[in-house]
Amino acid sequence: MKAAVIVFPGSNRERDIAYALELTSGQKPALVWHGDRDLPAGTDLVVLPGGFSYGDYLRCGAIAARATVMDAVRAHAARGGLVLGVCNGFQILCEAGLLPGVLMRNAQLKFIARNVHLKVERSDTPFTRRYNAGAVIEVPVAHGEGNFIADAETVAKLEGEGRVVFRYCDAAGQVTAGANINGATNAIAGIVSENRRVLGMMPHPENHVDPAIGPTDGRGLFESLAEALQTA
Ligand SMILES: NC(=O)CC[C@H](N)C(=O)O
Repeated sequence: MKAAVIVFPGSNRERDIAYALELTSGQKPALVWHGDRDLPAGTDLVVLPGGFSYGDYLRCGAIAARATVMDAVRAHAARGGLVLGVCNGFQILCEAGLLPGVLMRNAQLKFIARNVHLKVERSDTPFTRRYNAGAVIEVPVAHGEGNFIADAETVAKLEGEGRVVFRYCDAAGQVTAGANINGATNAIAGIVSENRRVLGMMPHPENHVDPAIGPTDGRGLFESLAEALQTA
């Protein structure tokens, strides 16, 4: 695996993601600055980490989506390269048009930082092949703008094409209104692009990977990627 983690001014999860990638693939990712024009040669996975890029001004991810490096990220995606966006990274992918929809302020207008349960809806993606479809995992969220919204036609297309990969649920895997922590449409927590090579998700799997620190439910995502890129 040759991963590149993009760092914007205000990113704060790049080291967590780099740690998770190295722990599961044995290979250290490159950290790439937002002003760079090119990705390191041979990059097969681009990761947009969480944080507060450009201070969350305008709307989370809106300025980062226009950063210099994003032309190279778009070109990588257009070639069918893998792209993972977590939290602020998901927001950036939507603002950049690499994923549909937008992340609006949480329904209760409050920042939410806590563990949540997610239902893994699809295991037929390079990001989730190590999970069983229907599995319930526990990972943290930490966001103020995680409320996924898209027009009805786009939501129907996402659902119809099986592109909703993660949904907020309760501990038993039930998708209830109470479990939908931020009011997202259809409790959507993560989606993939049409070719299933670009994944955006609000929760942070990178923070639940190391048994020395705590739970490891997020590990499957990084192991899936390592396997998809044939290094695990
Ligand atoms: N942890 C994050 O990436 C937070 C994303 C963004 N700053 C928000 O509050 O929604």
